[in-house]
Amino acid sequence: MPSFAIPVPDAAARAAALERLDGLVKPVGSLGRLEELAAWLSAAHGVVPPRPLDDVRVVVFAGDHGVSAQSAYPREVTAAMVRVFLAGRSGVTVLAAQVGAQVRVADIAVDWDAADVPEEVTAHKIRRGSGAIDVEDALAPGEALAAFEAGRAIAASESTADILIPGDMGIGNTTVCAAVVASALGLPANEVVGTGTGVSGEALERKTAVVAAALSRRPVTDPFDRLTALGSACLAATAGFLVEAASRGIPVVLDGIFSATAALVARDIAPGAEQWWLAGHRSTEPAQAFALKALGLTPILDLGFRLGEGSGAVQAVPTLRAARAVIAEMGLLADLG
Ligand SMILES: O=C(O)c1ccc[n+]([C@@H]2O[C@H](COP(=O)([O-])O)[C@@H](O)[C@H]2O)c1
Ligand SMILES: Cc1cc2nc[nH]c2cc1C
Repeated sequence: MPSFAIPVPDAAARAAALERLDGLVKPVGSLGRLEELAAWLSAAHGVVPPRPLDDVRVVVFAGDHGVSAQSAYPREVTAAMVRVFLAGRSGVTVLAAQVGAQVRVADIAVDWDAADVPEEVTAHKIRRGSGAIDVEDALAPGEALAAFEAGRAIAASESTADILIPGDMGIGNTTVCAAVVASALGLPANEVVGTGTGVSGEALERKTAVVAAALSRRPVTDPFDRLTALGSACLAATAGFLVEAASRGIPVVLDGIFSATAALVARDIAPGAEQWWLAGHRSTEPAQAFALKALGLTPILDLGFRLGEGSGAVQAVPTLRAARAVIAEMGLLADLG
């Protein structure tokens, strides 16, 4: 397994930020979580106040999953949505435009003939779809590492960003995430499986049975083997993206179930990387809650989002900018006289 040197956020800058926050013209602690975020950003940037968060970039990792039948929507939506991202008409592109964030889509494993999309979209393609995890491995030997390296290369190419956001598009990916989180945390299928795009009743029971079958199919030995057995090329690429961002000290805002699951695996590959990640929002998926708890991350927003694509993380960006503005611009109690 590759090893990574993960830098440590600046404890002295954090302490200086906390001291400054206590001295601002407000009762101590009265801006609640915003104060904690201001201190987090100060530690990440190693300076008080932290730098402006002007350059925010979303990378949507798109791919198909062998368990797509467990979704409320057909598999073909994944490919169709790639065109919607490129046309700027997706949920995340519309929300990103509101906060001045850029959106890039990377076809890691979409099951289509992508002949007419720009080369930059497919430059990091690993395969078409991933295996059906209840009956076979998601990935062939070597593919988890190749996808992980693709995600690292993508983060490296976006490394001038002030904030990176991993987005996801993949019909069936909540089934894969449930299996990976259950495997990593030793949980039973029925505790981690959620409604995804909107399955209920017998369909939800079938989805739970698929996750249970995947978990009992074979043991896993390490995080890359977990990605191979139960994950997908997109999940491995997102994990690589998160590790590379952390190794460069670039703050990341995680989104919903997919990026939280990738983060759980990425933390196992590169312990300490989680210090560079914030949880943008709480999704409705139980596996996201389990993963964030295990990572020690508390969501910034709770708006009932379950779209994925990076949408919830993008929606948290104004809150982070507000945290920075408070510590940069508020007056000091000491100046009141
Ligand atoms: O991020 C979330 O919490 C989330 C919850 C439910 C669904 N999604 C999105 O919907 C797709 C996966 O849902 P499903 O039902 O097809 O497994 C995938 O494209 C995700 O981006 C995302
Ligand atoms: C239309 C649609 C858009 C999505 N975006 C992320 N997951 C999605 C699933 C569907 C079905």
